[in-house]
Amino acid sequence: MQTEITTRGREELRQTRKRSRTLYWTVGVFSAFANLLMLTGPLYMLQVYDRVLGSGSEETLMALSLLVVFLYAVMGILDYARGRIMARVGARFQDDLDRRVFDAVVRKSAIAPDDKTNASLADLEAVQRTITSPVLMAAFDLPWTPIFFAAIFLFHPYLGYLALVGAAVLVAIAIANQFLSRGAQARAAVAGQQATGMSDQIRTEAEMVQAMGMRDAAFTRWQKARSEALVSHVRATDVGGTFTSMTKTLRLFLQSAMLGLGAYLVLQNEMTAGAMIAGSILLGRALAPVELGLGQWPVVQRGVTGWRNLAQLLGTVAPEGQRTELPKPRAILAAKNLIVVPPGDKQAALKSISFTVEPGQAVGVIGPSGAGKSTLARALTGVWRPAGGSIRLDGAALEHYGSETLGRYIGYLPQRVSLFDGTIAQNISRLLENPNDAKVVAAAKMAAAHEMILEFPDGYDTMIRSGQVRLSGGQMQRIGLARALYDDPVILILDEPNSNLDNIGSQALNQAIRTMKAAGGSVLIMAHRPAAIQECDRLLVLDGGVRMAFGPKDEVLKGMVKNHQQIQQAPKGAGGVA
Ligand SMILES: Nc1ncnc2c1ncn2[C@@H]1O[C@H](COP(=O)(O)OP(=O)(O)OP(=O)(O)O)[C@@H](O)[C@H]1O
Repeated sequence: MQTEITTRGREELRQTRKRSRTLYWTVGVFSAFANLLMLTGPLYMLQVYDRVLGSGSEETLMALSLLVVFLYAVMGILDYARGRIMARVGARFQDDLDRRVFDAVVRKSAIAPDDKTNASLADLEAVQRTITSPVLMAAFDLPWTPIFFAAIFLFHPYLGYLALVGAAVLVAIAIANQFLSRGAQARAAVAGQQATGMSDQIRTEAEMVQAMGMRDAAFTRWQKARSEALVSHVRATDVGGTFTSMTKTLRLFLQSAMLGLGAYLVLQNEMTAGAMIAGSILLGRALAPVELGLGQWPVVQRGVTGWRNLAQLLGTVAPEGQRTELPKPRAILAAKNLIVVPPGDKQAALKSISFTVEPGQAVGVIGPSGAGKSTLARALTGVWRPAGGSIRLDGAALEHYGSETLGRYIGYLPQRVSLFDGTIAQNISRLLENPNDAKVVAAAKMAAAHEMILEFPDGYDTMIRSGQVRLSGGQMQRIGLARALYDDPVILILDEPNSNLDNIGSQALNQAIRTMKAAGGSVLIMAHRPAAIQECDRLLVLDGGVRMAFGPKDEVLKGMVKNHQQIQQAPKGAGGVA
């Protein structure tokens, strides 16, 4: 199952990569010519030593030098061009996937947030950086290495053997590096992520940390994570550094060894001095991609991990297909035998719940803590998929609307309201860059937040979070309600809407519910407090994820009171339900 998911994700990444196929081919062709031109240096050496120095002809030296200047210029241009192309290939890869990965991150985090998903956008950047790094260019150069070796063999077989053995040792070092540093790199990355995650959490909860004297304890925990990250990082750098130094030393030694062996062969009259120098240069060229790969190994490893994580994310969160747009629904919401299992849980938090909400109705969902009220809100907004049963909005399953469209029809006020960086108007308009002013004001008025907003320094244009204003819990809740009411949703789902509201706020909320009902919409209110269900016509009582009652408010309340009285009056030891 897991491999199937990863294969699906890998395929999607490959398809995206394939969109730049022509550019990869272009880079391949440029690389071919650039590598051929790499022979310029050795050939020049060969000619200078064996022809110019032998004949003493200055004209030949001049002609050869001019030719070399031209060839190097062409090589430089080709190298520069392929670098530019690869930078664009990387940028295109990221650009093509930005939206898809962003959507997948949001959709997955809404269900079950985790560190790995959080890092997905960084993973995409890591892949992009690998594509644009010199190491990928080295991969284009690698196929030319055998040709350079063949040229060395042409100079003298002994030189060829020495070069081959040297290269084999270098490759063995590269492979050992791959195996030994992989674990250390991965541990360093995970530890680093954990330390950052912890510091983010401490920063977000700074008020509590400060108020409750938790700073020392928080520092101790954070420092533990941070030093773990530091130790892993140092270990990873040590391993990588050891291999890089070994490679560098070996390469330098090889070049001298080539010269030494070449000189010996010259002394034996088996080779010319030019071939000796040219052989040494050629070896350098042949081994350059290997050494570059080793030096850039952390970039490659991060890219490979990023690719793997992205494949898993994209495989897990399938793209949302194009849906036939349905007309604006009527406010009829029906749940039938609804079963919801929270992500990561084994037990259902809602067990076979059925109810219907009609236009013009407000339904209160009540029950003790952990009864499943918020779970129901998440299921009705389409955030959590039902494990069984169905939820239909005006006859169509929720997923038939597509999440963006569904969000327009269902206004949602979560239990914990949080607002984004931006103006109040942008927040009410659900983050639109250029909000529709009339709709923003209408929503704010309906949430009775208009006067309150006008009192802020810049009214609707007051920036939230940038320090211009600090909003109270009640103010946040009212702006959250205005956001839920923006653009005339047909259904309003309010999770503990009055937990932070004062009397005026509660009255405003009740007014908003009345207006919504009068306009033919419907409202669901998850609540603990009686004030919140004042405007409700019907009640759904949940306990332990089970529907205990559903019907007209008065009847349900009467039933509950009767039940309560029976429990009170039951003889002691009769085993009544608490
Ligand atoms: N994000 C989550 N991941 C896993 N399990 C969850 C999650 N949220 C809720 N649950 C589980 O679902 C069950 C119902 O929780 P839910 O939050 O729906 O109750 P509630 O009635 O809204 O409670 P409260 O009135 O305290 O807000 C609980 O047993 C809880 O453990």
